[in-house]
Amino acid sequence: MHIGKVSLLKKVKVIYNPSSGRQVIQRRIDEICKILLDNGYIVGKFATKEKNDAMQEAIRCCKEDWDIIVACGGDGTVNEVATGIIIGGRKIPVAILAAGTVNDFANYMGLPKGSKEFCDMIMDENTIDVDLGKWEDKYFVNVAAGGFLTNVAHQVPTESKNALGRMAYYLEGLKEIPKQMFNGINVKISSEEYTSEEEIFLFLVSNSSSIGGFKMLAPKAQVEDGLLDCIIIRKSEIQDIVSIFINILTGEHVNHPNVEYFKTRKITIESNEKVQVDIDGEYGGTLPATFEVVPRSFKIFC
Ligand SMILES: Nc1ncnc2c1ncn2[C@@H]1O[C@H](COP(=O)(O)OP(=O)(O)OP(=O)(O)O)[C@@H](O)[C@H]1O
Repeated sequence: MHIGKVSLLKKVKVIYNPSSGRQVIQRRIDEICKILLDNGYIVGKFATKEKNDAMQEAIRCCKEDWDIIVACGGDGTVNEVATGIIIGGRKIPVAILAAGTVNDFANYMGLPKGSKEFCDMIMDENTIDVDLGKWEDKYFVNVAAGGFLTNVAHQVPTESKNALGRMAYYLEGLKEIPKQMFNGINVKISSEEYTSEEEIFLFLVSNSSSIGGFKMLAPKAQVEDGLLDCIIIRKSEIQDIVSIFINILTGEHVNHPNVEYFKTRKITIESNEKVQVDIDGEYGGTLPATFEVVPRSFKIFC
């Protein structure tokens, strides 16, 4: 890991999604702002109201003289802040406070959640430059996915997430299993490392190893290797699918003959069918898609 130092950082903009996770973040944000103010930082707060607010605010931060952004929400909020910083064109370091329902990226990075530990992380000024994934003008910090159950994340209503947290995803997933269990997708996959035309069940193009709350889904993924980890699960008999899904818990699923696992800089996936693509838990569009890595383009505190 290459850890850098940032010096004389003083103006902090806290961008938070008040609807993310189970809406317990307001008090934590107040605590964090107080600690930062007590330590000489200038603090501004911005609450998002709807899609793209976090992105627009991050773009504004790049144009103004903000030194640090605190991104508080789930993977979707972190995604918007990262996208805004890329568009804004100034690599402002970001401190990620996980407050969403799943928070795959923050969990993978092992980022602190307690107010004091979180502020210590900012004041220690250790940062790391991580990769982002890109699809046309869209970016992802964690994962782009299509196929079996990948639509669940963007289908669960905010009210259910607030009431049930992660359980909302499990319930939606259970509802969808019988509908999707036998749906294969015919795709054409093109990359330097793997090319095929086949019927698949699911594809994942990932930056970190943690996807949908499963910590080992892309077991060899590293966020600073300049590569995206691809997992293709072919259409399989039910007993194979069960075996693959059981082994996801340990990362052994990638050794199953119906699973293809490789790293790449760029991959194109096409289909004649209408296949939705999920980007960091939000709806991103439909295939065809070319995903590529933008190495070390996002600076975060760690
Ligand atoms: N005030 C708001 N009320 C409702 N929805 C909002 C608000 N602000 C932002 N959003 C929506 O929430 C999305 C991001 O959600 P986020 O990922 O932060 O939380 P989550 O879905 O609870 O967490 P996770 O992605 O970890 O499951 C944004 O893309 C936007 O569409």
